[in-house]
Amino acid sequence: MTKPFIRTLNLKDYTHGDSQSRQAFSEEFAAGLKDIGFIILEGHGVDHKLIDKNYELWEKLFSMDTETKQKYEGIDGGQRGYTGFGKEHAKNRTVGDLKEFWHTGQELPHGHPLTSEYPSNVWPDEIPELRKNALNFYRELERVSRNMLEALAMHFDLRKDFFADMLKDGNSILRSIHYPKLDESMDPNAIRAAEHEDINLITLLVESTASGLELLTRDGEWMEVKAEKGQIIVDAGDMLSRITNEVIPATTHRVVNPVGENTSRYSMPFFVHPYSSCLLETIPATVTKDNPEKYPAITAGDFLYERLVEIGLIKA
Ligand SMILES: O=C(O)CCC(=O)C(=O)O
Ligand SMILES: [Fe+2]
Repeated sequence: MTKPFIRTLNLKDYTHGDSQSRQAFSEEFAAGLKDIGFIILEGHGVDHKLIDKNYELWEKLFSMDTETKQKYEGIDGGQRGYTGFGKEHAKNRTVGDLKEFWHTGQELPHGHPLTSEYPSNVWPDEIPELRKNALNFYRELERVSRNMLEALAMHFDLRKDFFADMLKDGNSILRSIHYPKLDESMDPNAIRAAEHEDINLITLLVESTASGLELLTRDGEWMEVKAEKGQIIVDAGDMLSRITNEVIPATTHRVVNPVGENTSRYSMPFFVHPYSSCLLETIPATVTKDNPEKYPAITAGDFLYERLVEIGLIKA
């Protein structure tokens, strides 16, 4: 058997290519998600200055003292604003991850009919520049996600906007994470991010500031996922797995503690979620005699709620 590998794809092949190169991009993307669960994306057009600026500002935020950060904690079960160190744990684990993070969600224009559906974003008074930069980054990642999901629709012979329509005014989340340096006060059984699958459709991860991300291959082996500057890592979550009847499985991954130099780590996963009332229904073409329908339909909002309880962010 050939050793599994992580494909590197160029989004321009889809956005600027002829129909042959668009089809090839779509097939390679789907094959990457099926074979190993992750692909690396180049040519996405997200300005590196915007990524650097976001890292600079989020680092500044996490360097504020705990008391200041706690002013922004506990908002809608951690769906917005700050979540303190050790609060989130992977499904089926009790020990918390060695991380603190901040959630930025969808920001709809004033008076939009869905404004009451989503909790409002929380912005720190101490860093006024953050709002504009985080929201610009969020919009750019939404744009890239839409392109990726269009390409995936092509693979399943669905209309172009089948998945992309789910993102319109969707509930995507930008999670800015700080994994502090390890120290003696930390639980020796805890790791930066214990093994888990993402809840959402797909996740986009611009390159982090240090290594540590690993995926679990279909053969049950841990494999490092490395991205160079300017690359975006893309993986599939449980919602995509559910509507594709597990033809595209959600891939287990984790972030391990540093072994060499004890450095802190920052990362910014963008979790692509549909709007809350969107019905997650199995795509008929993914149901076959050998792969009978596995899940009943559920709304994205109900599914998310179940999973937030499981990972400790919402108390049922
Ligand atoms: O920090 C990372 O590189 C990945 C984090 C992650 O997998 C998550 O927050 O779901
Ligand atoms: Fe994850």
